[in-house]
Order: sequence, then structure tokens, then C-alpha cells
Amino acid sequence: MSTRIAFLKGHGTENDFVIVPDPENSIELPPATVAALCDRRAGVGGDGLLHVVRSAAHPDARHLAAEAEWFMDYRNGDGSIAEMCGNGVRVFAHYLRRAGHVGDGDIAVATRGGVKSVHIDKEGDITVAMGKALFPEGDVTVGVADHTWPARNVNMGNPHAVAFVDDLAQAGSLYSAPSFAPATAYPHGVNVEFVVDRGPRHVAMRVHERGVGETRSCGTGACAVAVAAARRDGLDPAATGAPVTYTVDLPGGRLVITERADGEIEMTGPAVIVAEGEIDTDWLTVLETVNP
Ligand SMILES: N[C@@H](CCC[C@H](N)C(=O)O)C(=O)O
Repeated sequence: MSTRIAFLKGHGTENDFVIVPDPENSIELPPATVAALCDRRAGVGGDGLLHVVRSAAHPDARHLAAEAEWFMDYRNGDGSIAEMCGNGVRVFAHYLRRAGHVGDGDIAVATRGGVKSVHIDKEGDITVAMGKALFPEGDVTVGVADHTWPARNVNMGNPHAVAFVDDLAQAGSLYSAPSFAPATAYPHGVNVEFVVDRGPRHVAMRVHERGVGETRSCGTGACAVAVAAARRDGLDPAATGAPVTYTVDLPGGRLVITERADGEIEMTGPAVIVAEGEIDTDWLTVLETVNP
């Protein structure tokens, strides 16, 4: 019998998501279903999917339920799981407020990368405390066609390789994933950022995301870029006690990233819900028959 699954569509600086509210974790979302929902021609379309579940109802977040009522079960567009999604968590918080699950002000959201504090402005942007950046040791290079660049290895809960380039066009079409070396550097894949300077503490970037392809924005990527640019510029808030802010322009909009003296990185940007509707489960059943 056909039933219907409610969904919404949203984006943060044009990094777009299918949102599936499922408080009691009763909807099965295997990778093939996620990929079909995110398909831009045959499905709803999105860079990823935000499965909205109560922490207590999900095995990956039950241990966080006392700190955060809601768990962002994030999936990449190809169905794979990632630790964290910075644009996603802003859209997730915006959805929670719109649905009446939370009010304005400060809330906590559980993610596979830990609990994130989110500040929701009444009308405006959303700020997320993204945690501290780690700089895994070892030199890394990334490559596209004939170009290779040294890259900074930055972990924001998920892996990033940040390359400063002369011109963003050098990254080419980014239809396929950039290469990286050494081959052992990223056993679980990597998000690759290409960065140019726009002015003092102001950069622009493109990104190729693990599990997705080139996207119009990446929140964790913008944080990785901001801290890589700060270190390149000789700025380290932990050493000086003064916070450092970078403006990061992406094809889909602008994010403002501040690294505090305690190392915490705050990301501020917009979140938008553009539509809501229902998925006919007959469509999913057909999909399971075609792609068992
Ligand atoms: N778009 C996201 C990052 C999503 C996860 C990434 N593709 C990965 O696999 O690590 C963001 O806004 O941070």
C-alpha cells in the first residue's frame, strides 16, 4: 500500500539538502534510497540529506541524548555517511525552529562529529560553534589535470585538503575528484578546497566534496580554509589571545568564520527552507525493485 513520507528542501549558501523529519527513526534510509532522493533528475535533488531524528531514537546518538535532543543524521548525496556538515547544521536548526521544536536563541544539535552549539537569530543568520581544527601532520599535495599544489591538511571532524592557487579557474571543471598524494593520506576520502585571496582576511574558494562532487558551498570547508589562511598569514588566536575573523566567499554565498583564542571556530551564515512536500513510497518501492 502506498504511503507518504514528508520532506522539505533547504539550502545554506546554496549547499542544498533534502530534509526528512523522522523523530522516532522509523524510516529506513539505505544509501541507494538517499542517492535516489538526492538525484537532481529522477529524485528531489540535493547535495546531501538531513535525517531529523531524536537523539534518543538513534543508535549513533543515544549517548548524546542528555546534551542534545535532536540528532542530525547527515548523508552525502551518494548515500555515504560523513561526520559533519556545517551548512547542513544551520539548515537543520532552521528547520527545528520552523517546526516549533526549538525557539530562537541557543540550542544544541547532536552530530557524528559531537554536539554543536547553534545560535539562531530571530530573523537573521545562524551561528554554529564548529569545534577546533586539527592539523594532521604530513605534507600533502592535490592535483587537477596538469596542476599540482601543496595543500594544508585540516580536520574539522571531517577531512579537508586546502590548496592556495593563483586563480580559481585552475581547478578546472571539477567533474571528477582531484588527486592527492601520498595515496595513504586520506583512507576515507577527502574534501578539497581551492583558495584565492580577495583582500585582507578575505578569501574566495571552490570545493570538491567527498561523496558529492563540486558544490556551491561547504561550511566545514570554509572553516578549514579560514584557519589555513590564518596560519599562512602568521595569525594564531591561541598565541595572541585575539580572535581572528575571515570572510569566505563561495559560489553560493558568503560565510564569516571566527577562530577564538580557545581555538573554537564559529561559522555564521544563512539558512533557507525553499519547499516542502511528500514522497510517494510507491516510487521508492519501484526503485528497490530496479536497484535491489
Ligand atoms: N557540505 C558540508 C560537508 C558535507 C560532508 C562532506 N562532503 C564529507 O564527506 O566530509 C558542509 O557544509 O560542511
